[in-house]
Amino acid sequence: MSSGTVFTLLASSRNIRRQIFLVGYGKMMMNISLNWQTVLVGVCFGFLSYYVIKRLKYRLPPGPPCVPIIGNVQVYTSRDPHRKVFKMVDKYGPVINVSFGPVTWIFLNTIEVVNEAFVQRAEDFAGRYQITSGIMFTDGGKDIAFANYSPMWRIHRKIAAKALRHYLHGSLLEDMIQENMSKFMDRMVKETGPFEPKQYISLMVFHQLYTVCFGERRPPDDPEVREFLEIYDRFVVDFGAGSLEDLVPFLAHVYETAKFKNLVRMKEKMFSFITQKYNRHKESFSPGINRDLIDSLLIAKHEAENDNSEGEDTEEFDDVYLIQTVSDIFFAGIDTTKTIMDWFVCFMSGHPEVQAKCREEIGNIGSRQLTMKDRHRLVYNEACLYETMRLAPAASLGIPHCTLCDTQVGGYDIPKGTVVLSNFYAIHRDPHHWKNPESFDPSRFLKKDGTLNAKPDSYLPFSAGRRVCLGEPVAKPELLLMCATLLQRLELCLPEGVRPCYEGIPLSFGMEAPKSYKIVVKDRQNANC
Ligand code: HEM
Repeated sequence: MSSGTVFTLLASSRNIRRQIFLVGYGKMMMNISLNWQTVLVGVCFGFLSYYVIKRLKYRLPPGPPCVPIIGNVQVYTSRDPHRKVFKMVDKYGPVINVSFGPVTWIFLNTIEVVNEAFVQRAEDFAGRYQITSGIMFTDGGKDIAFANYSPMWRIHRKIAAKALRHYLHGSLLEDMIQENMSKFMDRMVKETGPFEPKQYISLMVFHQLYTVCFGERRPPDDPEVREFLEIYDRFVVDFGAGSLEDLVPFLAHVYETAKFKNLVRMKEKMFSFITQKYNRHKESFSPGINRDLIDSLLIAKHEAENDNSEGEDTEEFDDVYLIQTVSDIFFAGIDTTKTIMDWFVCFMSGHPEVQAKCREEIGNIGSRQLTMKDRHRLVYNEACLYETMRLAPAASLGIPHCTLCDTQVGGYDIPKGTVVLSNFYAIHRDPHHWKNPESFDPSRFLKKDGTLNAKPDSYLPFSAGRRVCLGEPVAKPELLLMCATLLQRLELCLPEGVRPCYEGIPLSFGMEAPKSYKIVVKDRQNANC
């Protein structure tokens, strides 16, 4: 209530006692409103002092001008911050400071500064920025991707890496790829006109990871898989958009927004599903038999417990950690793999001459099922995959890191607790390292002797250092086999008269898929089409 309202009330009142009451009440209200104003001014002053002291104490990287507290709204509310920041590199250099509200975010835009931070000063930059919805989703940081750097995280990551190695050993993955892809390619060849390949790719990848994790092979329309996929898709969109609780963390303890409550409900549904599968595996587990990734995890955990030569404390490592790993693999694997496949099909249908070269290479192997052992004979196919990941990194900004101590990069100070992102979109287009960076040219990944140049200078689709993608050793051969298996059977063409388009649409923070496009396919297995 404002003081004006109180005076109006006073003037119209005939009752003196009531007047006295109102004066008292008005004063009290004025005091309250004054207190709120004081608090507000105090908070603003606090932030400003913090802002000024930080500027004076540290030599922070440059960045676009911003309003204190509010920050660079045009960057953090945009759906393509990787592009926006890339455009700033000429003006501000490779290390750019962008304010997300009152929080400082540092973008690293060249391979040189990313290597300095993530590899040379690996431990300083190995933390993760903690947000409320992330903490909720990971049962308080019991996963790998969002957990902060800690001894428990190290054990967790080591066991998961071992499990992936167990999984890659043998022919589990290649058999499953062939079986799974055939189901969906059989459907694609039945399309009589131009169609969007997105839906098929999405189902293909989801079923693939479903089988990787749970060992179950399900028909394409299986209702259980569909239900899980629907919840997953809704969760990814809502989680990616962020919630108020992430901006104002204490809110989650006082009052939960409807959006956050819904996120919690979806998380519980997904986790009760994964937990059920996990428990069934545990009941039927036998260390000598490896049916899928859950078995691989159980084997790796047993080994870690039996052979604890480094004296690590594995006692607190309970089932929740392993269930969280399964969830990590699902979440980290699906959208990245799906997006890369989508771009691969988009580039291949727009470049028939490149596609023909891939098919020629596959043809030299024959029409039998492709296996991991064929990798060295699929060099041109792999170069196409690498070029796809260069132009369209599945996670252009990776997952935000957080500094664990005061440190430096590119000659600037980076205070403890700063959010740091590597901009792979910028690194993969750096004109100092890439000629005609915007053109699709797989030959840039081939050496003079025709072998694959797997580690070019400015190329990091899986990041580097302590938090490098855990799935890289699986994702690369898996994607190669998936893409080559697709081209072995299908010729991917644009509908007649349609020109290629390689424009992206932002999905979530730093992620882009190709704009909606249609293709027609020719079945090479039954070459009568
Ligand atoms: C084309 C496919 C993929 C790409 C391009 C990709 C890329 C990335 C990137 C850029 C990061 C962030 C690294 C950082 O914070 O510096 C990451 C993290 C991660 N990825 Fe992948 N990824 C892919 C597939 C996969 C798959 C299939 C799995 C699971 C088997 C996986 C599991 C993870 C995990 C667990 C992390 C978190 C690592 C940590 O924080 O220690 N990724 N990935």
